[in-house]
Amino acid sequence: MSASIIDGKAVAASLRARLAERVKALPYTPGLRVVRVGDDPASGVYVRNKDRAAREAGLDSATLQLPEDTAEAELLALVRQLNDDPAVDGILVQLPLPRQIDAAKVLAAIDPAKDVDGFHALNAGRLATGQKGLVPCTPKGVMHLLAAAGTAIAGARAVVLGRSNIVGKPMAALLLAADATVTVVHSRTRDLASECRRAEILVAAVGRPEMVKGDWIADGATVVDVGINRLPSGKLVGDVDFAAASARAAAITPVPGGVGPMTIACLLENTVDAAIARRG
Ligand SMILES: Nc1nc(=O)c2c([nH]1)NC[C@@H]1CN(c3ccc(C(=O)N[C@@H](CCC(=O)O)C(=O)O)cc3)C=[N+]21
Repeated sequence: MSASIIDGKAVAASLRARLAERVKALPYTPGLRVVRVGDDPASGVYVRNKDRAAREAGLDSATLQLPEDTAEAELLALVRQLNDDPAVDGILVQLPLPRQIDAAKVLAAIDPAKDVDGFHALNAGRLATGQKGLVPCTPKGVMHLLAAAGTAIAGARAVVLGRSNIVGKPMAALLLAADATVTVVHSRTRDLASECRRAEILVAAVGRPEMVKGDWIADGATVVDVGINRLPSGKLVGDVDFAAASARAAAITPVPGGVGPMTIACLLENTVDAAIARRG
């Protein structure tokens, strides 16, 4: 079998176009503020792509850049100021943060109604308990991609590789809410390969270049690769050996051009949803 490629760039573009229409119909302009402390390279491309996409969708978007040596108290004060600003609907603090700052404390300080990353414990708890709330952008984007690929989720065996708070855990919660049979596997799992081979839907989110080999993939599986890893050569690769996996999977996302663009489109979607929830 040769897999069909799930075009995240195209799915993201159509989601952004739908969002632009929703924004046009609003009597106000939803506001997004991204706070970046220092210049972690993982955040660079993301911040640039996101600002452009947000403006194209008609949002008022800006990145607030703080120096690497910013004190925790200063960042907390900025978050409170954004919480209190009625023109701001969405707040995103870029991770990772420098080590003098306790990220958990910063995430807890963000108004849950403006938490467009969905990382606040209140939104995580809502997702875990099936209540409405803001959902983390990357797993939300993966659900859009599965829908676009026509992958049946209810009753399917889904395996999530990775257990981070930002991807693995919310991914598992969303798949479970969509009635998949969900297994979460991780670095301490015995025989990762055979666990993955059971998956009809495999979501890889470990951040290790090409860790998932071709023979970890079941014939006919849908493979979603969340990893965005830059090799020393400068080449971007996912967590999955794409060429080998493509020979077995029915459908697979590429890197780049897969999940990454969806993360950005879902950030915009969360911002519009947050604005409408706050302002009507
Ligand atoms: N609070 C917070 N929320 C985040 O969502 C967050 C973060 N911090 N810190 C950094 C990571 C990284 N991230 C990316 C999102 C999209 C692409 C993306 O669009 N990638 C494109 C292009 C990549 C390229 O050309 O370099 C692609 O995969 O096709 C990349 C990286 C979000 N992050």
